[in-house]
Amino acid sequence: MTVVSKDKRKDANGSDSRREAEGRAHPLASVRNIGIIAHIDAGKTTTSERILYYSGKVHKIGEVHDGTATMDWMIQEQERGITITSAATTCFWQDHQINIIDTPGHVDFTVEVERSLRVLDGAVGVLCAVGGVQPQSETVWRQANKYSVPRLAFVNKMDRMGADFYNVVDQMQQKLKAPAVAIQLPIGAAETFKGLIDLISMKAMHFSEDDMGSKVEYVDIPADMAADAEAYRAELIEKVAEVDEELLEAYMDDAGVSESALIAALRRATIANDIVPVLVGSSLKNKGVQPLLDAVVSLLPSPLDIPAVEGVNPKSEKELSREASDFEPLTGLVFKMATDKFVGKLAFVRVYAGQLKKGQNIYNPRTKKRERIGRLLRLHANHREDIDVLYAGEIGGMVGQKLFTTGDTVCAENDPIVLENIEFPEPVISMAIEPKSTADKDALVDALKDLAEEDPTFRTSIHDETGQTIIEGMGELHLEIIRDRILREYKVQANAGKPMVAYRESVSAKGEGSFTFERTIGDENHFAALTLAVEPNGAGAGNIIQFDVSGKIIPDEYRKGIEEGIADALLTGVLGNYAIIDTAVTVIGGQAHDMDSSEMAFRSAAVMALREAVVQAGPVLLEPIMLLEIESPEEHLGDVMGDLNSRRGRIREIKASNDLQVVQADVPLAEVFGYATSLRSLTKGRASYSMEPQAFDPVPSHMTDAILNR
Ligand SMILES: Nc1nc2c(ncn2[C@@H]2O[C@H](COP(=O)(O)OP(=O)(O)OP(=O)(O)O)[C@@H](O)[C@H]2O)c(=O)[nH]1
Repeated sequence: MTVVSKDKRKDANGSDSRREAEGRAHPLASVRNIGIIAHIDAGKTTTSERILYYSGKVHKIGEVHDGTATMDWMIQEQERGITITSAATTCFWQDHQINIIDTPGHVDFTVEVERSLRVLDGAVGVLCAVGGVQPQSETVWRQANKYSVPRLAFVNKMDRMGADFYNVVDQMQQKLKAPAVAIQLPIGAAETFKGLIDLISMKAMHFSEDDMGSKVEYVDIPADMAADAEAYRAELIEKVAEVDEELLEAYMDDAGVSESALIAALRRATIANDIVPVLVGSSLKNKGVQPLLDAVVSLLPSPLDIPAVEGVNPKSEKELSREASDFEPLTGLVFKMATDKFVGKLAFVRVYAGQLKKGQNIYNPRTKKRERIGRLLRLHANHREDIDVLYAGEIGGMVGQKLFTTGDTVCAENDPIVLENIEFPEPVISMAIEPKSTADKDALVDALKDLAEEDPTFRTSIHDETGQTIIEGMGELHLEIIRDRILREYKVQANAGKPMVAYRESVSAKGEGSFTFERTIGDENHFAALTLAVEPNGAGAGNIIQFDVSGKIIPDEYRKGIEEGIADALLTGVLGNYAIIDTAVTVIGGQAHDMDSSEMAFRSAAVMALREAVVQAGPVLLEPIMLLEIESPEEHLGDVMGDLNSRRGRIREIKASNDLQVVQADVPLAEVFGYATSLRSLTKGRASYSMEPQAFDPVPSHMTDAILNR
């Protein structure tokens, strides 16, 4: 299906001379940047593998269960059969360029989902036809809602016993509150699952059994499903007509709704997030993947369909927003850093506007520095292709960029813009780690530094008092994978301690602190006086540093030093050396001398003044709170609730789902170590649970001393 444009400036391929450079292989309208998101084990990787196979990217299908999936290229992913990093890959379908990001389903790696969603234009949510909407599906769905990412849903695993397509569509409407509408129906289920009915063309599809389902055969709808197909098609048209006036008109018209009018309206409704079209199949049995690719092309947005990206704190008209066009000033966002075995440091970038060229000087508005691009790559899961240009709307990798990190905007120095940074959650779990021998010491420091650069939810620090190296992450699996990578990729032998809670500190009131730094080093005097105010910045809002003082009192040249000093001092709190979060710091006064002030002096004064201000502002210890969702048979509900109570849990809600009771509770992380074992014994193994970090809350005062004295 192609939508014919009335715009004279567009040629037959849909390219637009105002927006598109001659060198691009695919017009912007034919580019799709999509993510595959889902609950762990729903079949995202298996589906991506099929996509690569059918689109001719790989010649043999790799399977997750025998560790040969192309997208899961990290050794830890292949051994465990899970996705950890989000792999980026490009493939081609019906003359469209589809850039796909396969994201992990495990909550410990939620950061990967978050940053992918930020740079994607559309997503395919994969759901299991048996399990339906599971807790993690809700999490990723909410994340996609946050970025208003238009979605298709693919109900996978129709070949499994107990598969129920209609139940999953129902759950999507009930649990996810998604405007889910079936655009296909399955023919058969479990062992009788044969193919599907396309409710738009009103044709049935069968997939060949002998060549990995490569051949799709269009046949008439089976007679016993004809009435159902008519009824579901009518429902589809009605639901789209409710949100799309053009279709409503066609619907009221006697001539009826044509296939192309329905597709065009469905596309508009999907892009507006008014409808989530639901498709069906079994990736493992090679059924339904090609129609899914067709739907990606016909229903999900191209970069032209998404709003122009907006600049933060624009200083001029030009910094307000940038449209998807090769001729707008360069505008891109680094959304991921990785260390690649073959090419070294790799910065993944989404270009929103302009052209990113090899050899070009790019500008980082955060560091206010320029850097040349040595190499540009297009990424194909585990191999990389050198290219000269990344055009507007494309995703690729820059090699060896030292000055860029996750969340940084890429632009031209004479045309700056700052895009909104990506927010990442605070790590919740910590662990001490030490090299096995002194020979490994430096290598360990380097490895940790590299890994922290790649992953904004992994931190490393040296404990002020004990001198121990501490690593922090989002969960036990996260830190386990990090340790494994240190050993295998960096060949460093290290011992790790037990996982512990990563506490944080914050302030509970307003406070001020002043410090005067005066010292003679060599034959130079260094002078700086500074007064800072701190106050709570709201839970989850992070830290901010601001200046409420004139340039006469504190000249601009010292501000960078002050900011660095404050940021540094925020890393170690005043109670137990835990990082300070959710605090607003304002520079309210100070003094500089014409002759002997320096950036170094202001940096040091800032560190000391901040500590003083925090001490005055009622410092509090914070602990991570997890959202636990437990599915338990009714008869064990009492025991589960009693146990949650003894763990300082706060029940949010209890609801019935199928034959089970689903309990949602906020529980401090400190109380849920080893929860899997206790839940198993409480419920004879019949309950399951999932948890994810939720917030940081103050530790009850009677427990604070015990934690700090530990
Ligand atoms: N029966 C059946 N099994 C499937 C299907 N698709 C995937 N699987 C199996 O389900 C398991 C999980 O599949 P993956 O593709 O790894 O799922 P995922 O969603 O990528 O999982 P993570 O990467 O861990 O988040 C594997 O053992 C697959 O072989 C399907 O259509 N039918």
